[in-house]
This record gives sequence, structure tokens and C-alpha cells, in this order.
Amino acid sequence: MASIVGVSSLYRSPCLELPKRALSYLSPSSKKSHLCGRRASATARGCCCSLQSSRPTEAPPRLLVPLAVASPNSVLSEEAFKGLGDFSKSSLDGEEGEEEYYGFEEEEEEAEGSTVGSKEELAIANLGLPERLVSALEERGITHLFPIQRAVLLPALEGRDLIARAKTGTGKTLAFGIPIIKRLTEDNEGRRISSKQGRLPRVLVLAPTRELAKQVEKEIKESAPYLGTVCVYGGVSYNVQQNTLARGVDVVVGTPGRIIDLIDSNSLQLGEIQYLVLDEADRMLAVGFEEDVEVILEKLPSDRQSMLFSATMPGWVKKLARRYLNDPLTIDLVGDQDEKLAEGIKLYAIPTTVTSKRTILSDLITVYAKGGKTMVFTQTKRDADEVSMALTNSIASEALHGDISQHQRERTLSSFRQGKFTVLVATDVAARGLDIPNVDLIIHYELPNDPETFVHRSGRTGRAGKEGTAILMFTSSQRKTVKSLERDVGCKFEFVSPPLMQEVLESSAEQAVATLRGVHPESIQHFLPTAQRLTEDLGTNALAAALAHLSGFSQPPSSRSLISHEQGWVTLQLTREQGYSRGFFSPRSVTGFLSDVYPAAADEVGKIYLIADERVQGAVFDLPEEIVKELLNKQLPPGNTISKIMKLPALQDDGPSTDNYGRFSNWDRGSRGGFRERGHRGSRNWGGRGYVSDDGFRRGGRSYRTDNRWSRTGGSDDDWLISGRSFGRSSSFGSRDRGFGGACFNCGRTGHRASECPNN
Ligand SMILES: Nc1ncnc2c1ncn2[C@@H]1O[C@H](COP(=O)(O)OP(=O)(O)OP(=O)(O)O)[C@@H](O)[C@H]1O
Repeated sequence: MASIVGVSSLYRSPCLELPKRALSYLSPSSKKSHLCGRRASATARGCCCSLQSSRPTEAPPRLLVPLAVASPNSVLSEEAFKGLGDFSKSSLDGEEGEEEYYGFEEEEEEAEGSTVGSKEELAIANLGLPERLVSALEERGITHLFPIQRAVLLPALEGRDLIARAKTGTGKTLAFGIPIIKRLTEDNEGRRISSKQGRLPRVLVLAPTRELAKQVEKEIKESAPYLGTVCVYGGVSYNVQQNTLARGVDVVVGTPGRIIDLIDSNSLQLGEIQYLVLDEADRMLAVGFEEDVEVILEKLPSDRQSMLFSATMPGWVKKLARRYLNDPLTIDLVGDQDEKLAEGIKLYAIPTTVTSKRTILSDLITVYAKGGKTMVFTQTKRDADEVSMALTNSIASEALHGDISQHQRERTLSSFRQGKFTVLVATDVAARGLDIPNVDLIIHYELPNDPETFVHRSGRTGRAGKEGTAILMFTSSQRKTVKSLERDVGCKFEFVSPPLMQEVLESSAEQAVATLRGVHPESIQHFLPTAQRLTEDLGTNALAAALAHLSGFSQPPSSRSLISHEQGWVTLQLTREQGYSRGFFSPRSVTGFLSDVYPAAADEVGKIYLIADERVQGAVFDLPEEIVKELLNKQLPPGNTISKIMKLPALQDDGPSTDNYGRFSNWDRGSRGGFRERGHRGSRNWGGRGYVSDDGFRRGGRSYRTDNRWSRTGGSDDDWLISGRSFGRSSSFGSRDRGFGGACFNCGRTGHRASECPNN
């Protein structure tokens, strides 16, 4: 008790010094009955009730008033922690009729002397934590509590069972880590058991993936190096883990499968577990651990404290909480209406086609990551491998997925953390929980299966209050899914076009300059004589050549369509002077013109789009590079100009109606045979197992979409994230507008086919 109460003004005995304002933040139940059992309607000042202790036996007093939670986060949002956390939405799972509520109500009257929420009060040094823990945290630059840590600390210290939710990267690990470490440290000091050989673990943390388990272990080890912490997970030998357990540990972190194996072999005994943490509990379900988790929970002593961290509350997690948690308090710092993403993550959505995706991907990395760390998320392991291989030619990249051996996964992650390569291409195995410092850019190369996965993938950047960027690549038929995602996640994408070659070149050059600036002055000396000779010969060209080479452009960049972004294609503009018009200017005028000038061009022409400016008779279209060379040498009929363009002019919106960005339509207007569908040339089959097909259907795998909802096998409709809102909306998947959305082949106007053209 003394270690909490009286250490700082924040943690004063609430009954003695509770400021009026803080009283307004009391849970309704605690408002109803004061700590001493009296009604607390008037004031808490002067109350003389004694603080009650709750489980475990040496638990600190049962502080029903979580002053740490009670304050709006003004200090955090303005200074310490821009925008992270939001205490305006705290709620308790009310399913059991439980009314307890962790949140605040606005009260105009400022409590005199209230210092709740000041930065000082969040200072870790002022919380009465063990000196060793404080200095270990400070060494890591952790000096003030983050909101979820502030919210969890007191209820956790008072021994409450908890269900907690907070946004990605907001410090959930230390939210349970700090109170548990405090309790263990004090126990150790009191009972001198810290180094007892063969001691049984007192803490069990279950995590759904090996990487996450390793990370939790790391966070605990770094914060409390004096405690014995071991991480147990599959894919590696049992020996080391068994030997460590035999020597005695305080904390076991692990994945359920290996924990069961170790229990079965009697290497892990759970008889003294006092604290259980289920990290990413909902994910346990998704990766098929539900049975294992329940087996483990059955083996734990009933007199323990349990904390469950879960981004969503599928039915299984609720059942688990009901069955294995004792009167849990829910702390939800996300809420149903708010944006689910951590603030500081800038979101872009970029239309692509299946064939141009890879080219665009490397451009996006160059332009948006600017040499920083990027994580690219794919749907399948094969894609992760292929995309990583394709990137490696230009950007150092590695793949990470479940088929890669555990040792290699660890090597890859460790090299990525250390910055030995900058692009990690991963399946969703890496979407959750991984805390890799300074990831600047997340690219959703393929749409995630559900909104939660989007939140978790994106949350690998913008962590601990930092800024980051997440880019969603989508095909035109997935546009409605993107809109659903915005609604479900409560976020807003900025819709942008893929980078222009000019932007790619400029960004590459900037990165090359940064590389040059980093060259050691001594090394420069060795190259000075050659540089001087070269400059005399070539002038500035010498440096430009060095930049081009460093940027990976020793050869000129291959041409790229401005319309489809496919390599090897060039976008041309045909303009016809007014007096030379032979009737209405339409896509057919372009094909007719090409047939006259160079028939091979008419055969190969790709998409044709009319220029929006009505004063100009013109169109843009794609042709293969080699055809363009020939075409540009041909004699043109008078009044016609044809030129390569670097930027698309405004175009008439003539795409299919499902595609608001008409110019990224996947309809081609060929010179013969009317319309033909394009964009799948040489591409792999997107309709196969586990792929999102172009019509937006997911086939195979655990998750699938059957209409515009995000649905998951085994999940329930009332997930926090999904919160029922997406269900029941009108269909967008699979409901592609069958109406004609292209332009008439005859007159060029939109909305009707040539056969129905009024000009016929
Ligand atoms: N109070 C703090 N001050 C500064 N940094 C902190 C603090 N608490 C945690 N961190 C750091 O913030 C990062 C994110 O923490 P953590 O991985 O626990 O987040 P999380 O909420 O569990 O994220 P996710 O939902 O993605 O699993 C870590 O690098 C951690 O060391």
C-alpha cells in the first residue's frame, strides 16, 4: 500500500484527497458506493474508509478510482504524446450487465488543486516503481506513461482482471509489463527469491506468434534484466528452453503449442503462476490456438490475476473472458466510432492494374520511403517471395512468411531491425504486434482480408507517437472495398496516382545525394585525383553520371505508360487542329488516323482517352515503345500533331461506372473488334486459392468475402472493430455494375454502345 499511496499526488489515497473533478471520472459503480461502502455522491474528501486489498494475496490496495485513467489526455496530446489514445471512449463490455465504467465525463468545474493528468504525474520516476525498473526504462528513453499504460496501471496493481484495447504501437506490452514487473520486483525484494535455483514461473504470457512472443520477452528483459525471463516457442530445439526452465525463471512468454509440449514433458510447471497475460487474444483464435489456450488456462491456479489484450472481441474471446477471468474490468481506448488507426499515419490509396503493380511498387518505395524502412504486405507466401525477388534487383529486400524456417525468420527480422536491408515483404504473419523501430512506410500490395488486418498492418508504422505512411494499392474493381475499409476503420485515404517517372528520378537522386554525403572524408581523399580528372573531362556530367549510377539508372529508365503504368509502353497525345476535323472527334478518329499513318500502330493501340478540354480535339493513348519509334518518323496528315507526353492532361471520364477514376478503367478500345478486356496479359491467375480476384472475391483460405462485408470464418458479427456497422450495408463485392460504362465506339460519347448510338 505504501508503495502506491502517498508516492505521488497522482496516487494519493483517493479517499483522502480525491479532487472533485476526479470524482466525476469514477466508474458509476464506484460513484454509487464509495470505497468504504458509503454513497459517494457528494465528495470523497475526508472519507476514512480503509483501502481493501484484493487478489493476489500481497496485492496493493484495491483502488477503485483509477486516477491515471480519469483525466482527459490533454497533456499527452499536446506535449508528450501527440494524439495517442483517447479517453473520451472508454467502456466496459456490458454483456453481463456489468456497469463498471472506465472513462471520464466532462465536468466544467475544475477541481481545486487537481493535478491529475499533468506531465509530472505521468513521469515514471514519480510512480513509486522500483528504482531498478525506473532506471532500466529511462535508459530506453521511456520516461512517461503512455495512455494505455496509465489506464492499466492502477487496476492492474490492485489485482483486477482486465480486458484492454488500445491502438497499435501505443505501448500495450508495457501496460501489463510495468505493473507485473513492479509486483515481481517487490516480491523478490521481500522474499529474496530472485535467484533461487529451480524457482517456478510466476508470470505466463501467451502470444499468438513466435515473433510476438520474442518481442514481449525482449521488452520485459530490457525493462527488468534482473528477472529471469524465457521465451518458449516452436520451430527451435527444446533443450535450451527446458534447461532455462529447469534453472528457474520468473516470467515465461510463449506460443500455446510449445507451452503445451513443455507442460506435457513436465518441463514447465504452472503451479505458481500468479499473473496470466493473453496478448492479441483474438489472434489466437485466428491462428487456430483456441483449444490450446483453453487447455493451458485449465491448468493454471485459479487464484491468479488475468489480463487479456485483444483488438477485437470475437465470441470465443468473450467466452474465454467469461469463463477464465474474474469480474474483469474493460479498458477500451479505441471505442466504436473513432478512427481505429494510430494518429500520425498518413494514408494513401493508389489505383493500379494487376500488370503494373510491381513496377508501381518499386516507384512507391523510392518516392515515399526515401531510403527508410518499408514493409510490403502480400496475401500469399508465394507473392511475398516473388515480390521480394523482383524488388531485389533494385532495392535490398527480404521475404518473411510462415514457410521460412524459424532461424531464418529471426535472422531476417534482426537484419531488418538493424537496417541491413530496407524492404521487408511479408504475409500477415508480420502484421500483428511486431515492433520494428522506424518503419516509415507500409504498403498494402494486396488488400487485407478484413479491416482489423488493415489496422494491424498499417500499425507497423507510426508507432510510439511517431509519424508514418501507409499506402493501399487497389485495382479499379476493388474501389468499393476501399470505401468500405474507410467506413469500417474510420479513416480517410488520399487517392493519388502512381508516381511519375520524374518523381522517381528526383527521389532516387536525393537518396543518392544522401549516400554521397555519408561517404567518409578519408575515403573521398583517395578518389579526389580521379574525380578532378573526370570533372575536367566531363564537367557536371561526371557528377550526374555518378548520381544516375547510384540511383540504379545507369541505363535510361524504360518507358512507362502514364495510363496503365506498364513498362515498355509509351503514352502519346494526338491533337487535331479545328479546321482539319473530319466530323466528331472520337476514339475511332484516333484508330482511323493510326490506320492511315502506320497500320501496325492501329493494331497495337491500347487505351484511348479523349482530352477533357472541349476546345481541344485530342486524345491520349498507349503504344508499345518500338511502334512509337516508327510512328514518330512517319509523315502525318496536315493539321495533326502527335507527341510523347510526360503528364496526362485532364481526360473525359469515360471509364466503367464502377470505376470513379475513369482513366484507370480496365477497358480497352482496340482498333478492331470493339472493346476488349485488357490488363491480364501475362499475369498470374488472381482467381486462385487465397487470392483476391479482380472481382473482389476472396477464394480459399480462412477468410473470405462473399459480398461487400468483411467476413471471417469463426468470427462473430459483433467484433469491436467491425461493430456490426459493415454488416447489412448494400452489396459492393460481386455486385459490379453490369451497365455499360464505356464510351460509344461510334461517336465517342459515354453511356451507350455503338449499336445503340443515336448517330447511327
Ligand atoms: N511510455 C513509453 N514511452 C516511450 N516509448 C514507449 C513507451 N511505452 C512503450 N514504448 C515503446 O513503444 C513501442 C510500441 O510499444 P508496443 O509494441 O508495446 O505497442 P503495442 O501497443 O503492443 O503495439 P501493437 O498493437 O502493434 O502490438 C515499443 O518500441 C515500446 O518500447
